[in-house]
Amino acid sequence: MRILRFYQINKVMLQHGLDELIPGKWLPWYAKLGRIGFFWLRNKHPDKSQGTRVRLALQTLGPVFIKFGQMLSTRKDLLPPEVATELSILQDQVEPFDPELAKQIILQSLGLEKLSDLFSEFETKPLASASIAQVHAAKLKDGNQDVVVKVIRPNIQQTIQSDIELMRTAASALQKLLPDGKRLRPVEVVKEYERTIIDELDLTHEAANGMQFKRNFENSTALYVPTIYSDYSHKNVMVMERIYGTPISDIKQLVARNTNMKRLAERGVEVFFTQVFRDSFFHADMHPGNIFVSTVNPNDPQYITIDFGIVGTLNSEDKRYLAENFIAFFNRNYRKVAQLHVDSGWVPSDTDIDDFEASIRKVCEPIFQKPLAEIEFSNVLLQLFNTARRFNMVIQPQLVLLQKTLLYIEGLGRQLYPQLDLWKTAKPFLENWMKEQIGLKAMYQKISTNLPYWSEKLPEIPDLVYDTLKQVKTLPELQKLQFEAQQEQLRQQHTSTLLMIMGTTFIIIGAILPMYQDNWWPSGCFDLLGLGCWFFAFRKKRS
Ligand SMILES: Nc1ncnc2c1ncn2[C@@H]1O[C@H](COP(=O)(O)OP(=O)(O)OP(=O)(O)O)[C@@H](O)[C@H]1O
Repeated sequence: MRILRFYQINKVMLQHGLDELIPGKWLPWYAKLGRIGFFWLRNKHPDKSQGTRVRLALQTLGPVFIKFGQMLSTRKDLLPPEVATELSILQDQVEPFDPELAKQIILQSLGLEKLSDLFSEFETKPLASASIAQVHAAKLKDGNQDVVVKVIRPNIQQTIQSDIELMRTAASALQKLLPDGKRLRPVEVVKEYERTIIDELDLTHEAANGMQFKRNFENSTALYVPTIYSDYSHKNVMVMERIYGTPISDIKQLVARNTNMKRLAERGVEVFFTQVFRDSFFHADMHPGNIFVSTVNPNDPQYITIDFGIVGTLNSEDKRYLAENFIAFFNRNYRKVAQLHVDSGWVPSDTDIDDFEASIRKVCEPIFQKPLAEIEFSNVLLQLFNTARRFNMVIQPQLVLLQKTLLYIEGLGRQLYPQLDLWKTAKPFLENWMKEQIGLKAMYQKISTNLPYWSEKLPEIPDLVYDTLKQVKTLPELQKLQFEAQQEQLRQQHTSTLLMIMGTTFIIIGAILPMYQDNWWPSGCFDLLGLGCWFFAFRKKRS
């Protein structure tokens, strides 16, 4: 089976001329010979660009590869821009699977006898068919609420596992074959993909994330999160409120509805920074297929988001350093940026700060030659990460997720409102947040958060103080005892070494004596003495 799949993958890649992407001089003789061996598999799309051929090949190979392409499209640090842009076209136009199968999965997962036990209506024709799941519209019997039912593709787990296995083999071959293999880190990329996709296969994760977002944005005018019906959620099935918004990519429709595009673009940035800095919990799969705009109030537009399979979290130190980094960065204080990287432990503590600062300046100064409104925030972050990587920055998965999300948000914002000044929108937010983290207000907040903990520990303090004082009183005595024990140990070791030397000398004498005289007993005595010394030496050593 695996051989067959391997052949199929090879066939699709060769028929899309992907082998031509690797310069001939990099390929060893056996790879070239193998290519000639498959002479009947010719590039069928010689007229198409590299990027288009990669996209078409991934599309032909199915959901697992489509999702991989979507992920790769955000890795502009690894791919040529043309290929990355082409891959970002990969949306969720995937062949639907048999709706009867979907119904069976729903019945089985939710323990129903028939669909009408839960739904008053169920649309057999899928509403959408994505890489991992298929979505059916329905109406709940109880309350008549419009919902969608998301069903994981059957057998996708096995397909993913075996395809990833093949991807891993191909990645490690590429890493060895390509001269640039180390920098491209294909093995690491596949690993990252595996982690993300495996998480997405369990809809209970998504349901829990969705509910957390709903709580975080309860009553928000900026973002609406549909209700998840946790009672009807399972590993393979999830039921959620159906939303009716305008897809964010449908700019014509948004304009026709007189949507305030400037407000919409700025809101996107605000929502993102709120998720990152206020909640430490951000939606990390912000591709346009997952974002909609409510049709209710076009002048004060509200976002609607779905698909909570991938989320990112940041701890308070990461947030603090990130905010300080952004601020230092836009003040062009590269020294501070370098220092922050060291302080946060993102780069090793022995990093040459002068050298690091100079490298950051070299990549970032050209970016700042542009007017502030034209600077790509995500590009700034990307350049920073790439520079830091050369200084052995340990890859921080949460920061990579953040950078990718920012890339989406920024791209989207600029599409909606090309004059969007991301920094102007984000700066007050970051500065406010920083103010809240330091100063009197922050101190008061920290104290009030920790107060219950401290009050719980307070009664233990007198005992702790008493015990500590008691220990301090007996400390000199203890130290004296320790010192004496160490001295005794040293003495024992010296005696043991001396006895070993004496024992060895006696045995040598015992061995030499028979050469000069006929009596055996003097040499026997020396041997015995020697063995005795060794015996006592070992005993001393072990005591
Ligand atoms: N609550 C909803 N209301 C209306 N339509 C929805 C809803 N949830 C999902 N859809 C439709 O189904 C499509 C696929 O859903 P979703 O993005 O959750 O699936 P997925 O398999 O996780 O996709 P992806 O490949 O983006 O990870 C969406 O693009 C949207 O068109």
